[in-house]
Amino acid sequence: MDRFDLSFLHLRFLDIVDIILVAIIIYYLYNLIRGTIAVNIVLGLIIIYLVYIVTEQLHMRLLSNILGGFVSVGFLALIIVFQQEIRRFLLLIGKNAALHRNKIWETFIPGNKEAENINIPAIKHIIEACKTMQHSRTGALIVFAKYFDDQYYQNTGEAIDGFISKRLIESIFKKNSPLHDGAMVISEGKIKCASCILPVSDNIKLPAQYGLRHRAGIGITELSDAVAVIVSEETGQLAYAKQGRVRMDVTYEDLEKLLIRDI
Ligand SMILES: Nc1ncnc2c1ncn2[C@@H]1O[C@H](COP(=O)(O)OP(=O)(O)OP(=O)(O)O)[C@@H](O)[C@H]1O
Repeated sequence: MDRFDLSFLHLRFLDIVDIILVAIIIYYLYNLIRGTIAVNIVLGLIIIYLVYIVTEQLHMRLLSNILGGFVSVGFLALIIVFQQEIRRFLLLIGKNAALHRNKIWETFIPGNKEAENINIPAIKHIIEACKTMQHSRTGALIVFAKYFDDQYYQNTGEAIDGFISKRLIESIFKKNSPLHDGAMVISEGKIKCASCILPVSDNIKLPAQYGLRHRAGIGITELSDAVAVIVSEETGQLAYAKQGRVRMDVTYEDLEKLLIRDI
């Protein structure tokens, strides 16, 4: 039984909490980088670190000094290399901590139901516009952002700040409209801007047939808590992207439910 004596570990209750918290953080970080090129970077860093430890133990001074140089700036290098992932991680924490995301609290906030209802006529306009664009095979990329972030949107597009209407959406994406290229961003109940260039997803697991429109729609949902609706010019299919994942062939009924839930 001596073999199972773990008393030398001196584990306190707080140590167990500590380990669980670190495991949760690692799990969330892994979920954020899963399927992206960042996984290869992490593997590269782990390999460098392991080789460094081995060369240290074997007193291979030249190699261990070179690798030691990398390891000593490791933390700073990690922040620079993973700035997008760190940003996503912080957004995830902030998003989950935000009071308005907590469904239990929402039921106690007066006026919250009315806020939901304000969105419904806008959602109807969006769905009607998607129907027309789907039938006419007009490509479209509509992003719904909870927090309007200039860094991603306004800097690259045209500010509009207009009320959501079926005809406005259709005319923006009409093939010969000057604003049809790029994404339209809806936030705070308004069409904030159009023709925005979004960050394109570098997820290596995405099917090869996904072109730039789909990759841009997925990309913005990887980096922020926005959701995106994509109308394919090629197939007329509707797609819905959220948190870096995409759902293809979405029906109008599903789209309505998803938008009511997410925006
Ligand atoms: N970074 C970007 N941000 C926003 N929109 C983009 C971006 N890159 C490309 N687009 C839009 O995607 C269009 C090109 O779509 P592409 O054919 O490559 O995509 P797709 O995913 O195959 O979609 P489709 O099924 O509509 O062809 C461009 O005309 C432009 O409007």
